[in-house]
Amino acid sequence: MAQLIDGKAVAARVRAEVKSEVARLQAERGLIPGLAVVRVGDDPASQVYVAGKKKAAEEVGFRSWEHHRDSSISQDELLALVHRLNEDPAVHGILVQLPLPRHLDADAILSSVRPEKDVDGFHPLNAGSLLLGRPATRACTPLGVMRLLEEVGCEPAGKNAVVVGRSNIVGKPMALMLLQRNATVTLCHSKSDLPAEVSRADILVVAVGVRELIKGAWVKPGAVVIDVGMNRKEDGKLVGDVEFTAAAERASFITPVPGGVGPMTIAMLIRNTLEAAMRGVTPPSH
Ligand SMILES: NC(=O)C1=CN([C@@H]2O[C@H](COP(=O)(O)OP(=O)(O)OC[C@H]3O[C@@H](n4cnc5c(N)ncnc54)[C@H](OP(=O)(O)O)[C@@H]3O)[C@@H](O)[C@H]2O)C=CC1
Ligand SMILES: Nc1nc(=O)c2c([nH]1)NC[C@@H]1CN(c3ccc(C(=O)N[C@@H](CCC(=O)O)C(=O)O)cc3)C=[N+]21
Repeated sequence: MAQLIDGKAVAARVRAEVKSEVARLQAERGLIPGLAVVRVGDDPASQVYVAGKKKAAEEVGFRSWEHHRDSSISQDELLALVHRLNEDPAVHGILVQLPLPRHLDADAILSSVRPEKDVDGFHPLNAGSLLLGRPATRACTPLGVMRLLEEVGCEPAGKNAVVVGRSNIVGKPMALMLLQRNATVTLCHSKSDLPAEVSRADILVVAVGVRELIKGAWVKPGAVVIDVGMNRKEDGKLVGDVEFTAAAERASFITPVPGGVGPMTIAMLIRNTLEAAMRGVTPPSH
């Protein structure tokens, strides 16, 4: 029977570390980290996540702002908002909540955030730096997963790590971070033979968004299973992408949903914002 990985508890510890750093920064340098979150439209899930981010930011002593805009906002208006936040010295981190309405060009918006303020790690410069193995802001969800692996003493070097899902925000950066730590990485997607690939995984990270896609019977005995998926059932409860009960019978460690990766994503966002504030911001080039 697997041991549960308590992401909620680890996340609380990360936030507590940040909170004491914030107190020190304020006392020594008079500096208060600031996080600006941009939310467009009325997606109920986004509303919940953004509220969670704001609450965490305030709890650790950051300044935080939520800029909520109607879904009818134009590309130019949204770019102008990001530009204003780019220029605002009180703002050290900017997060544009995804998904954006279809009429907006999300790539162009994410690319318009100053890389130094891109606490999501989604700017091409930060994403590219991960690919090249250079220091840069890393995407929060995979960063949180790496921290959870560390917490349970799971050393990726030499292990078979299988990542299911190849999105730019989770799957791809996850595969790169595991590769950087010398795992042998397989990145799966909708054309992969999942039962065959999953059954070889010593470390399995699943980020698809299909309820209980990964069957417990596919899990290699002793594997560490990280479930990033978040799917809402008809009764309103959240479930992951992994058949939890059956997988827990074979895994050595497994994350629950909720209470696993989700809280870590927010904790890493908070840490990325602290780091952005500590680095400071170079003045605009014009
Ligand atoms: N806990 C957290 O902090 C976070 C949770 N999430 C959750 O993680 C999940 C994934 O999110 P995100 O990465 O944005 O997802 P995307 O929708 O962007 O990508 C989904 C990926 O899953 C693959 N996929 C879809 N169906 C299958 C299938 N049947 N078999 C194998 N692969 C499949 C797709 O493959 P292909 O490329 O071939 O189409 C794609 O690569 C969602 O449930 C989301 O809510 C996301 C971010 C943070
Ligand atoms: N620019 C941007 N950055 C993101 O980081 C980003 C985003 N857009 N869009 C959506 C996804 C999703 N995401 C989550 C954050 C917290 C939880 C979380 O805290 N989950 C709780 C449960 C919350 C609940 O009960 O609904 C848990 O798993 O325990 C989940 C998912 C960040 N995302």
